[in-house]
Amino acid sequence: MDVTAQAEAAQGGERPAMIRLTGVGKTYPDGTTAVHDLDLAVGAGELVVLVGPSGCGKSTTLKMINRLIEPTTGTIEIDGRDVMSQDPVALRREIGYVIQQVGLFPHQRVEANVMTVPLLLGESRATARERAHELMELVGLDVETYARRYPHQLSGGQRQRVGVARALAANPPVLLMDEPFGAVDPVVRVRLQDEFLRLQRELGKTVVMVTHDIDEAVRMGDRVAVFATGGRLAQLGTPAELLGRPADDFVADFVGSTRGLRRLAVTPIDPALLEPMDGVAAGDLAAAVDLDSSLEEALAAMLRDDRAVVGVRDGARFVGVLTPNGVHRALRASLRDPAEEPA
Ligand SMILES: Nc1ncnc2c1ncn2[C@@H]1O[C@H](COP(=O)(O)OP(=O)(O)OP(=O)(O)O)[C@@H](O)[C@H]1O
Repeated sequence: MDVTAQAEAAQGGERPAMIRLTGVGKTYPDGTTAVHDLDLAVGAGELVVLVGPSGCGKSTTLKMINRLIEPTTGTIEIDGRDVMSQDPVALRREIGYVIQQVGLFPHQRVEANVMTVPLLLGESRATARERAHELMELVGLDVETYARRYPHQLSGGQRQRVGVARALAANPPVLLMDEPFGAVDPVVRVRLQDEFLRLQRELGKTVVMVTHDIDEAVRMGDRVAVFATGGRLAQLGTPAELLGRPADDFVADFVGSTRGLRRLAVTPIDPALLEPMDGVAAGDLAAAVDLDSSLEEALAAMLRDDRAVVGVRDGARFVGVLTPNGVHRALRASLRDPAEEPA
């Protein structure tokens, strides 16, 4: 499979590439090839998730972007500039970095932890403090309650939030996140994922995130890169493409046998495929869902109300109905190549 062509096609020229890896490889001195001939372009404002089994080169890839690790082959550009030609310290100020163990300074209060980077950048203490408080609120940490606490006085989820706040403190255009939600229980994890997505809609950072959890990958990613052992990119695509059209047996196996179900969650309702309201009595409708809901939410509403039809609303107005058959058609249509559409 020609991954480069796939990457460029998926890029679609919609957004200029903010991060571009070309032919990037990393072989460690002991001969281990962690990453092999990787081409990957991440658009400005895009969130790309790197996912794959343990040891497939995800973290190595991330660390090559901010030069914590130097590639053995290929080039990495950020905003058109080769990272190898930049001062690593200056480069890392442009790139927020969030890691699983958070890496907070244990003897500094939350506020001081978040203020570190603005102070390094030469802000006054007052401005840095103000910025730290803004960021704490942004990630959902009450300043009154938490600013004066030390990291050990926080829950795992709260520590992760401080880590995200600190990474955002220099307002970097690029954010690298290595298993950012890995250290918390599944319920907190989903909440942090949702909150990060909300934040991302507001901030529009260019994000590369590493996880080994395919559910997290398809939930979070605009596109997902599946790595196979040996640092080989097995597939790069939208969550819907990955689940609906895995490139090979490895990817099919990795995304799991329930991928058919999971596609429902990543496929939006297609307004073009709704059926008209005519002839459907309001009493036959399951509770309506909004037009921007996923197929999963629509199907869940049908099953919950034990009806084979759900109303779809755009604001206060009903725009049509969806049936199980319509859900199936929408799933199929979501994978159709636009070039194959009848004129
Ligand atoms: N300093 C090193 N020297 C030799 N081999 C290394 C070194 N660092 C990592 N590796 C190897 O490179 C490969 C890729 O490691 P990497 O940490 O990038 O994987 P990963 O996909 O992030 O794994 P995980 O999900 O387990 O964190 C692994 O086989 C690992 O053992």
